[in-house]
Amino acid sequence: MSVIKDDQRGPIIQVEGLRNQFGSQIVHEDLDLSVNRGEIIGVVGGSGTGKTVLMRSILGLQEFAAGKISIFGKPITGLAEKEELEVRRRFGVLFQNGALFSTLTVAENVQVPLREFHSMTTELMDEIAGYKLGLAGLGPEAGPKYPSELSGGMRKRAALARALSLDPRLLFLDEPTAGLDPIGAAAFDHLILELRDALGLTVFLITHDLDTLYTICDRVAVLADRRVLAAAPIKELLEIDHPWIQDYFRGPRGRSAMAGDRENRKLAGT
Ligand SMILES: Nc1ncnc2c1ncn2[C@@H]1O[C@H](COP(=O)(O)OP(=O)(O)OP(=O)(O)O)[C@@H](O)[C@H]1O
Repeated sequence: MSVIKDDQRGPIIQVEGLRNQFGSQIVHEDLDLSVNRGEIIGVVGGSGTGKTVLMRSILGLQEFAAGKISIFGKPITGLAEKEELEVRRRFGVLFQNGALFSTLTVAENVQVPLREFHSMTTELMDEIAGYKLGLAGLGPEAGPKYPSELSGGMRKRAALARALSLDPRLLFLDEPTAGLDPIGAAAFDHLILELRDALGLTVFLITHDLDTLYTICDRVAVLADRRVLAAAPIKELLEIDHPWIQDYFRGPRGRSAMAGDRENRKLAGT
């Protein structure tokens, strides 16, 4: 029987009083964040504000100096091994550079988490890999290819297929549209939205892409001054009188994204 109950109410991720420090550099101080079940939450902030460190802390990859992080209502520190494995297999993670294994085919990459957590026949694994690649918008011809044989956009999709391999409830995406052209980025955004709706995912999404924030995020968490300054729909963030928020969302790129101009940039090919 599962030790993690997924039908409970309340936030799916709860971060309270988080402190992260490297030597004398304090990255997070008293940082709080709640992520609600089924939402797509965007995480933004200037370079070096600790977006990736926050994600790594939630994933249990980064030991933190103080605070408490709970996922599915369970604190992530001090879990018994069985519980920790069960929490981990409910995450799907797409790291910033995709992080596919270059010596494995795309299908084998998708099968890596399956091999880690399950024992199943090769036929079944091939079937699952094909299905997950399909979910990520790749055809069966992608399976036998090596990552180096794919375009940047296809590599992102392959990495997404791998992140989906264990049927996660919670998907973490670090800069998923970085390096994609505007058409590829818009298509990827659309895919995330579709998958959230079809699979009932909760999505934690680090991005600098204002179009993504406007198009698919239910709320946006702003990291500044070592904490989450606010986590709210963009319309509410626009009311906050903080220089970074005002510059970011009301600057030229913010205004363009607000007007839905990605379509125009797509047409112009920029
Ligand atoms: N393992 C580490 N050792 C020392 N310092 C680190 C380590 N990991 C992160 N940092 C520092 O913590 C700060 C936050 O890093 P992080 O990668 O989370 O920033 P970010 O907000 O994701 O930035 P970007 O938008 O540029 O990707 C940076 O100053 C970084 O140098």
